[in-house]
Amino acid sequence: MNSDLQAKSILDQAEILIPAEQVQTAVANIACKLNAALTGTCPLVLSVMGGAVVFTGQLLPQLTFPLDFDYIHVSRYGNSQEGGSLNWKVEPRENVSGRIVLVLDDLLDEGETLAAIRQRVMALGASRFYSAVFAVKQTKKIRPVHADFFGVELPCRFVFGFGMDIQGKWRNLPAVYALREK
Ligand SMILES: O=P(O)(O)OC[C@H]1O[C@H](OP(=O)(O)OP(=O)(O)O)[C@H](O)[C@@H]1O
Ligand code: HPA
Repeated sequence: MNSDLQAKSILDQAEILIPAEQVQTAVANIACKLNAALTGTCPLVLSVMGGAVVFTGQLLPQLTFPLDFDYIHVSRYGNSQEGGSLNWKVEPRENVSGRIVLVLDDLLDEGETLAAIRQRVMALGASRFYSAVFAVKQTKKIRPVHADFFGVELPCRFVFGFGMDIQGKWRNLPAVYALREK
């Protein structure tokens, strides 16, 4: 099967978890909380490529305070459904030094990615670290880090859509899906 048909078949067999309207409400809620918490701080906003691209694009126009923007790029899942070691493609730079930093990501799963980002950003001299993630997966495990702001909670299943990929595909979906449980 070619990859286009394969991706369509994955979507056909998936279950919708968060419809698009609910996604929009969740993003608006995060924006509201960030506007209350960060107005007057002129933060440096770092978007974590590639998953945060959709969340970032929809959140930023709803923030009402001045900010600087940059991105970092790190991945530990690739096309797999299991996390591995972190692959840094674009690391945080010296421009974080002395800054209040707000990191945006699509998903907090096991928390390894956000914990590593936090460690690097603080090691480069950021004065304060905030994180906002679109979704947090429910887990009984203790994570190495928490999200200061989040939009929705998701079951502990492999999810995709709204920036999150399945085998590299479907980041472009406006809603969040999961594979059906057998
Ligand atoms: O909490 P964790 O278990 O560390 O997982 C969360 C990370 O996994 C995803 O990135 P991924 O590694 O899939 O790369 P991608 O953004 O390119 O999809 C997601 O965007 C988070 O950055
Ligand atoms: O459930 C997930 N879906 C997509 N990407 C991910 N990265 C960590 N967990 C996930």
